[in-house]
Amino acid sequence: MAGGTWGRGAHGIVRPCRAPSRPCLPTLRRYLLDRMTILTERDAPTPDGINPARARRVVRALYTGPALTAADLSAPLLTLPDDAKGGSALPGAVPLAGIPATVARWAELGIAGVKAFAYGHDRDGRATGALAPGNRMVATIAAVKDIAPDTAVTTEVCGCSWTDHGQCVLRTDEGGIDLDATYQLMADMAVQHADAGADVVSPTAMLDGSIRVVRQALDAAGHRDVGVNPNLAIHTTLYGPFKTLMNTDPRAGHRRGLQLEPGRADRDTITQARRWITEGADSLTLQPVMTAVDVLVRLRDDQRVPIVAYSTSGEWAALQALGTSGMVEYLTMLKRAGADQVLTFAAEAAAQYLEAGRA
Ligand SMILES: NCc1[nH]cc(CCC(=O)O)c1CC(=O)O
Ligand SMILES: [Zn+2]
Repeated sequence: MAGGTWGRGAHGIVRPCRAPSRPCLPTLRRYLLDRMTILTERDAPTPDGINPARARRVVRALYTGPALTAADLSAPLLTLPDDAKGGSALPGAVPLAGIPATVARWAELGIAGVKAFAYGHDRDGRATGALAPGNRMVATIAAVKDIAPDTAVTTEVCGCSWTDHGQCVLRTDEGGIDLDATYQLMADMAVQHADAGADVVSPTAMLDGSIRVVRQALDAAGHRDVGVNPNLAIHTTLYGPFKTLMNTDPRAGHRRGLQLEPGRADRDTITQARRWITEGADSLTLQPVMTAVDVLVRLRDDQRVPIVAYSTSGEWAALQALGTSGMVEYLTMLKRAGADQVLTFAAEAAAQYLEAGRA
């Protein structure tokens, strides 16, 4: 440091810049920063390798972060046709008759909520079955509330289980999106679900403007206290097992125009989330999460509303190799990354594991 710029001498003494008796401002600033660093961080390993913040069990417990609990978990509930063959490909996929036993087990374990999906019937171009009185979704909501009134019920509001073409939206004769009809379908489904006892409705069609319409319809029907939780659905193959089981894969084409592009999801998810908050969303769901933890963290940074992280069917299939303990580590990571609630097909297995650990 020719000419004496800044820095500490061999014995930790401030070397002056120019005038030997008076250190210049940068010298002093650097010196003070150095001292502060020394006071707040260890800059070398301890000679014995012991970190007192971790060495004793009681101190580890003192400083631990929030642990995953069953109350952090929700389970997808997929109601299948009555004649569905046993041994379903996904946990929580049961015919109507299987709901009481399934949901009672989950409630007993402390699982906080279910997200209800129904295998569509009477599928046609207008999604007639979606609004049929007492349809499979209405029956599902009633069955859950009957056996477990304190289990939060979120319902999917989307056309794809109910249209014969498998698209989430209704179409015009020319094959475009019939916007008004789709808004009306989503609004009517939401009110129907709320009337049946749903606590939250979760539109999945990703149609701009639809969240405002759904919120207004719920308010007008006297359901001010029913939540609207739009999906932020990133295009992925990790919906595969769900789509196969529920027969919701579009017969032609894909959903790309209505889902978030993976390569842009870090930015577009934030834009979409902000729009939906403006339209009246009070919470959000992000799906999938295994391949979008970066998006989850960014969304958490940007938003203060509750965020549900939906670990989708393809994730569940892929993550089987982790075993339950590894799965619990994964779900814990999602909580740490910012999820207020984790929706997972592994909810029951994880809750059992957590309960066994407490005993
Ligand atoms: N809109 C329907 C819907 N709702 C949830 C999923 C995927 C859920 C899962 O994989 O667990 C899908 C599939 C899709 O739209 O492509
Ligand atoms: Zn859909």
